[in-house]
Amino acid sequence: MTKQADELIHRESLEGRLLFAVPKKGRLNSATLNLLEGADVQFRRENRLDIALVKNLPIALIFLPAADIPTFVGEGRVDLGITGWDQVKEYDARVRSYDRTRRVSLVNNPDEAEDLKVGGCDRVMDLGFGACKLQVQVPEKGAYATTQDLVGKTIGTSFVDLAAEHFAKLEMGIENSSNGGAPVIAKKLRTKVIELSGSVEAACALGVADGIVDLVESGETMRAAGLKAIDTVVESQAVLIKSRSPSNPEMINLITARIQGVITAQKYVLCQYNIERSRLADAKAITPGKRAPTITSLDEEGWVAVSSMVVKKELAVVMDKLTAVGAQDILVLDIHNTR
Ligand SMILES: Nc1ncnc2c1ncn2[C@@H]1O[C@H](COP(=O)(O)OP(=O)(O)OP(=O)(O)O)[C@@H](O)[C@H]1O
Ligand SMILES: O=P(O)(O)OC[C@H]1O[C@H](OP(=O)(O)OP(=O)(O)O)[C@H](O)[C@@H]1O
Repeated sequence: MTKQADELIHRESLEGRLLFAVPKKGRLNSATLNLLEGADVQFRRENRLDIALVKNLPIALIFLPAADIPTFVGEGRVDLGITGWDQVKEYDARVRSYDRTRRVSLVNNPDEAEDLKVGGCDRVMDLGFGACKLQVQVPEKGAYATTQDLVGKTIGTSFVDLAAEHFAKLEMGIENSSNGGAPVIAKKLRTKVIELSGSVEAACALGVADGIVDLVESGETMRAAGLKAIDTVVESQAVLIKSRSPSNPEMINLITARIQGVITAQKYVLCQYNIERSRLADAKAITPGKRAPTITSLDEEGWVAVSSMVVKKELAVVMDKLTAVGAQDILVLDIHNTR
């Protein structure tokens, strides 16, 4: 079959399906695929094909670079997407920058006012992985101590529009603008923002930039490059986003509920133990559960069995406290899914 024929068949088979964009590689790829598996989204991705039809739901997965996903969702070409919040904010900043340019040109061409507003995506939920911060970084032993010191200097980044807005606000004296993204008036930026597509941390040492705006998770990359963070532009994690005009809102609700179930299951474990009824009040205070613990009688006078969901991160402390109030036979079970 020719590649063209293959593509045509694919385009036709997308009819009636919800389009769901997921990161095709990089930091968010494997956690996203795990999430889809947990939500029972079944698909087989053919080698090198960026579209996969879901076998058990009317959905097609579109594999895209994380940075492009907000554009596809924001322009309504794709209904749902998973990407980093940093990428969504960069897209928003790009749209605002485009809007400002258009506003200036509209002074001369008022008839074009119709296409002033381009797109936008809504955050459906945080996904609890891919946490990192987009930070302003400078050489550890350099002359710059605050972001203000970098005004008028050169900044290297992959997030050009967020960086430009950040410095524009500083230049205009609107630090920490309360609406989180007030349109900055179109005026020439004194700070020079240059676009780098990767290995941004090398820019200062190589004399390309005075400071950088880049992602920090553990801080290892930053420290290895002799840099320190002096400001945070965005706090990020992976998010589920949707277009403002989705083709199938019911399917979006279904996928959202399934993903929420997987996330909750990952966050909690099921804790079971036996305790004397006389100590039950103390134990219930330690394991109140999501709504309430399940209490069942044991085939032994004066004893009960308790079953309760516990936040995974707090488990060790909870078990210490349960032991202290007399709980016995404590069992901890993984939860695969929950609604
Ligand atoms: N060190 C990190 N820790 C946690 N999350 C990160 C980290 N670096 C990036 N991310 C998140 O993953 C998203 C995608 O970044 P990643 O570098 O994997 O992109 P990519 O699509 O592989 O592009 P490229 O490799 O071309 O830079 C980022 O926008 C951010 O939300
Ligand atoms: O704080 P850390 O845990 O060290 O993580 C931060 C690094 O991770 C990302 O880069 P990535 O490794 O994805 O490669 P890139 O530079 O090619 O984007 C980011 O751009 C930083 O360089």
